Amino acid sequence: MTLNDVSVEFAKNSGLFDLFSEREVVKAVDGVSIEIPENQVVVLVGESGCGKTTLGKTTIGLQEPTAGSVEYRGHDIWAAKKGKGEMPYREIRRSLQIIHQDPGSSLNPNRTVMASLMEPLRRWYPELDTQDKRARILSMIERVGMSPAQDYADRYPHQLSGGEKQRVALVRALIMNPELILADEAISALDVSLRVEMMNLMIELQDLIGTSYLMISHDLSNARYMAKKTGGYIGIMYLGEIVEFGPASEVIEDPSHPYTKALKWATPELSTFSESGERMPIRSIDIPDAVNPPSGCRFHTRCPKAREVCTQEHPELAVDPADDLYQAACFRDYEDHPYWESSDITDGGEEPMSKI
Ligand SMILES: Nc1ncnc2c1ncn2[C@@H]1O[C@H](COP(=O)(O)OP(=O)(O)OP(=O)(O)O)[C@@H](O)[C@H]1O
Repeated sequence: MTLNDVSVEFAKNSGLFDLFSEREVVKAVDGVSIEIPENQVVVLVGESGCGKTTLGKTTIGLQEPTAGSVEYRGHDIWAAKKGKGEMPYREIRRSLQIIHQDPGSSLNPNRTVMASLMEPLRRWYPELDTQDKRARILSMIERVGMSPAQDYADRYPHQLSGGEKQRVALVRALIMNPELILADEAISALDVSLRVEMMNLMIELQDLIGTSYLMISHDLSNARYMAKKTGGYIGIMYLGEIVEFGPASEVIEDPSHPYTKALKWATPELSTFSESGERMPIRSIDIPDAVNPPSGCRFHTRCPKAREVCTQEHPELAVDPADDLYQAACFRDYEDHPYWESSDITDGGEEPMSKI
């Protein structure tokens, strides 16, 4: 999957005032270009409202970009959806699947697990006979550790635990033989002890099916687990942009962007900051309004390293895995940049931790 300079805007509903004023626009995603290689894992991380879900939905064709293009194997998926491409949209749709945060939402409460899983197979693989479909479903149920499979297949959703429902949601996505699965906070609702189990299962089945995952998480330690174990990538999002992208070893062990450092600091399992006398690597905990994002670098209002130039110029992300290049969208990643001559705007840098 390839995203070329993708932006998604939403008109913000401000009620009665809409009649009298111009509608405000939220740029939920702003100029994102990424590549999700085949059989690979990319995890998007960022604070609430930074655009992770919008970017995820845009990647799998559930949200139309307002600018830029999304390509599946070189085919523009929106051209295909509108019947203008060479590849039938049906094939693209089947190849791009989703697992929601709430597994219950993809299961009909009045149908057994088997009936719920039969439905998509009937729709997308009509050539398979009923016996083949049943066999395929039962073998996948077994594979996700729900045994005896027939017993689970005959159950209704209310007879399953949260973890089991999420496994069924994973089976539902995997039986389609997809190229990419969007896992949007798919493990957040599970008990901590079950999260690692679910991630391990996803990884194991990835090898079996040969699918890619675009995983969305607000938790940097889960992102690290998934990306490190699979040799995948982490993308850090801030106010609609990806500000850092690379393998877990680059992004988590040795972050470049001040925002990634702040996220790491805020993640207890990863934080290497000591309690005493340390200053927190962020100037403000308030997220700016997405309707009127700050000029220049969007993080400059919170960045402890911000200088005058950051308020005026917009830093670009530079990524080229083929060249092992992962430059964050931060002027500090460039040795030779006017940033280094620019004046400090932070009044001495970070806030003391005691002020949080
Ligand atoms: N359908 C919509 N209509 C209007 N605004 C929207 C719509 N969907 C998302 N937004 C806005 O776009 C921005 C990004 O939202 P999005 O849900 O993609 O963020 P997120 O990072 O996934 O957040 P969270 O982690 O809370 O789910 C937010 O400001 C949100 O209010």
